[in-house]
Amino acid sequence: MLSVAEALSRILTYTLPLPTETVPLTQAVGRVLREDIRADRDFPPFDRVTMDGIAIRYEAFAGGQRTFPIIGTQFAGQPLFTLTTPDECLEVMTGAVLPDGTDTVIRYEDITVANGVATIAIDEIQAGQNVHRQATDRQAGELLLPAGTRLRPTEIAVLASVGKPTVAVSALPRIALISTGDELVGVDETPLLHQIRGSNTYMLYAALQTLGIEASLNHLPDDQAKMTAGLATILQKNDLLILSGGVSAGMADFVPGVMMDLGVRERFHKIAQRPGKPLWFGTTDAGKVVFGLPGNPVSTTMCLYRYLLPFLHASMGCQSEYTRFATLAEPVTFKPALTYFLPVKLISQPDGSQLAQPLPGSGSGDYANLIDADGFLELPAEQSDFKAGEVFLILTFS
Ligand SMILES: Nc1nc2c(c(=O)[nH]1)N[C@H]1C(S)=C(S)[C@@H](COP(=O)(O)OP(=O)(O)OC[C@H]3O[C@@H](n4cnc5c(N)ncnc54)[C@H](O)[C@@H]3O)O[C@H]1N2
Ligand code: MOO
Ligand SMILES: [Mg+2]
Repeated sequence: MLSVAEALSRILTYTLPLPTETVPLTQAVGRVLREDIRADRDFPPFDRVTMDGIAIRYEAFAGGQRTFPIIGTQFAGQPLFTLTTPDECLEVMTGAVLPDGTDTVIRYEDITVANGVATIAIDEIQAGQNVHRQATDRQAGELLLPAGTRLRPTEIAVLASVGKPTVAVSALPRIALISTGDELVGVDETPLLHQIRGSNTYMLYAALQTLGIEASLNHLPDDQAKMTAGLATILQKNDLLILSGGVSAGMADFVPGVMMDLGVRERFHKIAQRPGKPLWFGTTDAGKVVFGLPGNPVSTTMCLYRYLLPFLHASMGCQSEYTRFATLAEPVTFKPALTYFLPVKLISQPDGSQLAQPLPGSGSGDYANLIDADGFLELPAEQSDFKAGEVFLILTFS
């Protein structure tokens, strides 16, 4: 059976070729940049005052002068003033340009002002203090955000400051989420004894929203003909289909067969992992992609974080962020030759490490267990006894 790494690398050979589109900055969070962003000016663009107080020439202070007549005020947003006589000073406000002829700012807390004269009340000041010098952070023309950057609120601030009311990002794939199963009823319905409310597609929908994607929500019954007809239409209108359920060994697990009938070629079925073993993956000759996620909710969640999100990140042109580690808090034994994705709670330690407290729960149907969990610890297939203190990759829920 395919290993986790082999399965992912096979999936990543079928990434969606997404075009570039331009979106308003206010809608760009979560999206992936498709242009390089350079500094249009120095950061900061001028010597910026960082404290409210007075600006002087340090030379005068070094020469023993302590009282300075105030000849004016440099507010933030005012054009540059010039101090022509070094034995005088200007009041300056945080965010203002440092007046020409001055080089050092002293806080109001460290001076007294009487009759238009400032007296320095402290003995020590540093030349250049309380000034954020032009170009100390970044220089004009410097690359700030390379194409491929996923935009977080912090990057949105940078884009605003360099004058990008719109920004080129990866277009989003058209995605259909499809639950399957006759036991499922809607969120707004009251289930009978033998029924449950479907939850997987809502979980997936929420995960896609964090990438800016609005997927469609669909449901198909456990009926081969109806499933074939329904999926044929959905396949026409979408780039990516994400199904939940119907991929295992049951008499109503029609997904692999229906996909074959619709011309979707199986690229693999089943991975040596728990949960999520029956994951089905296929593509069409036209480049459409289908994930048949196992229906058990913990399996669906695990496959989302380990395969689906990396696939979407790669399609949009950015790196996945799966490089975090955590330390197993207690010994765990898992004999099968499968990668075990163990639900864990993360506990931050005073030394900065993260302890992963196992929360095995009652199997892949126990989605309530994930309420207490922060992610899955990935325990390798070739090992059976995992000791407390060993470090493993962690897939965190976000
Ligand atoms: N004989 C075997 N039986 C099973 C095997 C196997 O290898 N041999 N694999 C087991 C594993 S592992 C898993 S995982 C499940 C996968 O099942 P399916 O993908 O076929 O999914 P279903 O049978 O449709 O449903 C399984 C389970 O999940 C619930 N479900 C389905 N969809 C949703 C949804 N949208 N929201 C919430 N819950 C959902 C469904 O009610 C079932 O309880 O198969 C094992 N069996
Ligand atoms: O391996 Mo299945 O995904 O546990 O229930
Ligand atoms: Mg089944």
